[in-house]
Amino acid sequence: MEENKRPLYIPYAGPILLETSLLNKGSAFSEEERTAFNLDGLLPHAIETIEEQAERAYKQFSHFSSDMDKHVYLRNIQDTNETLFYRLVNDHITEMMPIIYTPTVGQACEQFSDIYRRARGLMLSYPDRHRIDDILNNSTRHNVHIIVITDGERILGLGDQGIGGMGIPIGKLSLYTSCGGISPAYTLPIVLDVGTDNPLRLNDPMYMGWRNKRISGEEYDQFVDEVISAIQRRWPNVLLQFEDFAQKNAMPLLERYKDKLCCFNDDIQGTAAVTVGSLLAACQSAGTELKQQTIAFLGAGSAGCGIAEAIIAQMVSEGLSDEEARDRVYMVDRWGLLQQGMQNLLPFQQKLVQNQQKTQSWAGEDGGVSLLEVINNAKPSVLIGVSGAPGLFTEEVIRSMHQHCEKPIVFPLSNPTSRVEARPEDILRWTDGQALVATGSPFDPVEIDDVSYPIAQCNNSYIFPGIGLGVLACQAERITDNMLMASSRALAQCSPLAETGEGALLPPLEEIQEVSKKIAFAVARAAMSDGVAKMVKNVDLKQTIDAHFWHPEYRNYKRTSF
Ligand SMILES: O=C([O-])CC(=O)C(=O)O
Ligand SMILES: [Mg+2]
Repeated sequence: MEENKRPLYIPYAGPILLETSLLNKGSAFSEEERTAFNLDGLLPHAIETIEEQAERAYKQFSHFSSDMDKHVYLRNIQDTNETLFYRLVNDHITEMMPIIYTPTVGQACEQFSDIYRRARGLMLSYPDRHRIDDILNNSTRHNVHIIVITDGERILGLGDQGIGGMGIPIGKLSLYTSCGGISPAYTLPIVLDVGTDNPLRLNDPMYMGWRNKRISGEEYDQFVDEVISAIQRRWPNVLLQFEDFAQKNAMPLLERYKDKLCCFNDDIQGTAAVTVGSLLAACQSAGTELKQQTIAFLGAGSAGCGIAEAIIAQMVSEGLSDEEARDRVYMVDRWGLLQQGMQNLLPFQQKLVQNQQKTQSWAGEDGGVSLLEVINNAKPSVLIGVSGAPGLFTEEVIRSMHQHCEKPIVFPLSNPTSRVEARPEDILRWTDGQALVATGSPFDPVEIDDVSYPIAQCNNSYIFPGIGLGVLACQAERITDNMLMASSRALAQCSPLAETGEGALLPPLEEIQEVSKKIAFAVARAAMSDGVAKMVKNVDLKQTIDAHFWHPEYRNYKRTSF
């Protein structure tokens, strides 16, 4: 806060200052500033406060009826006046998060070229591969601490969106700022434009990306390598978040870079951390432990397997052996239950197969074991959906689960809303209100017989802003498994249901900044005990986190001498 009160010395004036989104204050420039920065006559007479500006902006926002129009409107404010944008979003976080983030951001990626207005972030296209250093040098942000990078190949559950994938890094970084207090000046979204295999994009005359099939194999690996080396040269201490890469690349990229730089994959590790945190809260509220649960997954991709491994690690920390923990986790994908001897499993899937001796009598006529057969035989107490395929938690699946388990925990996590495995109201109806439901996209509370059931949004947005804040506060050089586990436990401690026995499984979004600070604290402590933090031990960590937390308030400007 103190930081915010000091004047800022800036070298721009006139229209350029009004066009610089990080510095623009619009009608809030004071009389002295208008004179000092040659703004007289460029702005309406009235000098407004940020509250007055936010009131007008909210009225304009409210006049739009479609979520896409609202998204375009907010993005425009973000591109012209970032301070006002974050003030507005922070004041209306529950209403606006679904507009700047999931689910609307999915549509914004699909329609990226139709709604395009202004440049934001960096677009690194394959034909420019020999000029990556120059391009990074063109960034309008110089002091970058957090980058979210995607190649647009697996955008939420919507598949390949090519350059349109840029909507995701922009949206994620908006949450780093509004939920995690990271100054927008420190953030940079990057899209790797390596072509697209989506015919809808390739054949769209409006498409703004490199109109080419995706590159792959060695060409792709080499390109990513060149980009990451250039990022390391330009910003050696940056936190790099991999986002929405296709399965074939997500895990290999993480494996390749996790010990070389400060990075994580949000879809694998962020989703895992929020899911484990939510499960810990659910167990705590029921007076049990995670190690007592039996868990079935629909979706055995890198996200599902990432969550499964984090659950296993937690069960082991609660006292199970690795083998006992793995025995309790059932991974089902489109070919059925992952079992020993199955062909074509990826390395991370092989570690999660079930023993065939146990499961051979469960098999259906085709020899495979379906989700329903897993439900009826393994009798799971937890069901997690990360399949990207809507509707697969059928009435029969949920009712069968409920037959074996009085209070099932059901998390249909696929995003956006159109991809959800089952709608919360259906799950609650099929289980007579007994299920504990959390989803990846936001859902309104479900009303059944005058009882209101809040639906927690088990989305990585509860985790990554706090991780970023913690990493910056303690100057972490790596992201370790202990840091991720610490984030899950810190989140569970913020659960109203776990702490009080009633209310929602996860805290309301209005409290997300406080939640992020608690997560940041736990993450930084874990980084320090793992020896990956540069911060010296006797510095007050809470104070450092508070000092790093950026608030959307205008600062006083003074002119530098040129
Ligand atoms: O962005 C979200 O809402 C969650 C996420 O990372 C994904 O689905 O890829
Ligand atoms: Mg993602």
